Amino acid sequence: MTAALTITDLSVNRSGQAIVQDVRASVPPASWFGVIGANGSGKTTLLRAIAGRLPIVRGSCAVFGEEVAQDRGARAQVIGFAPPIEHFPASLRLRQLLELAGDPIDAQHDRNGDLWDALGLTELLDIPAGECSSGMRQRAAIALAFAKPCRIVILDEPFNWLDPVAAFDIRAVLSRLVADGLALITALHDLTTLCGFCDSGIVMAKGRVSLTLDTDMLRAGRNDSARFESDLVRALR
Ligand SMILES: Nc1ncnc2c1ncn2[C@@H]1O[C@H](COP(=O)(O)OP(=O)(O)OP(=O)(O)O)[C@@H](O)[C@H]1O
Repeated sequence: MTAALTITDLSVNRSGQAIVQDVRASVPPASWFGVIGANGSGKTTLLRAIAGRLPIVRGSCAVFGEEVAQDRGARAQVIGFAPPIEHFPASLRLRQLLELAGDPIDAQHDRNGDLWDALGLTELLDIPAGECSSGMRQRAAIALAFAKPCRIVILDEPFNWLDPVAAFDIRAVLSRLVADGLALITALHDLTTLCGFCDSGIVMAKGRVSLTLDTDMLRAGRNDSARFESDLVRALR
């Protein structure tokens, strides 16, 4: 089966400095891929580069077999991405942000009904972004990643700022979308989601992959979470 995403020896610079180096990973369709790592280890930089928001300086990036490492526009076109909530234009209502990012609002609602319900999005649509709480903006950011139909979606720490009920419901919907074929890539700081929901992943340290997590390791983590946590914390130090 062709992977949804394959990155090989991928490197990304910020301000001329090497921030992400030689990362390799492969994400099959219908799977949830977790990226975990210390603060400042390069997770956001890696995800933004894959999503076409930053250039890739070296290495390969193939989306369903098509090489797009040197085509940021192509990556941004085919990969859904949740924008950072601190960059939302304050005066725009969430409805306007969603329409700027993708399909007409009714089409988005029809396509993403379960997700919108879990996000409680309908009640938020007419609120200007500048008047939203962080959690409300985070809900909109997740919806923005699904504003157009994409078979690969990247969410950077999607459960930050969400209340426990919203996080529970949204995780369940995301898991169903993955079962239906979505390749979902998320940066995470929470090990419960990592071993409870992800099929594979990587641990990053100082811009590099320090550990590759396969399905067996994550399944074992579900059965013995204390041991998984101590092994992972060792890899993260
Ligand atoms: N615009 C920039 N110019 C230079 N360095 C940057 C820039 N943005 C980020 N960095 C540096 O890149 C490194 C990786 O940052 P990044 O945001 O990718 O980390 P992260 O793993 O997502 O961290 P966190 O868990 O805190 O969100 C950090 O050392 C950071 O200071």
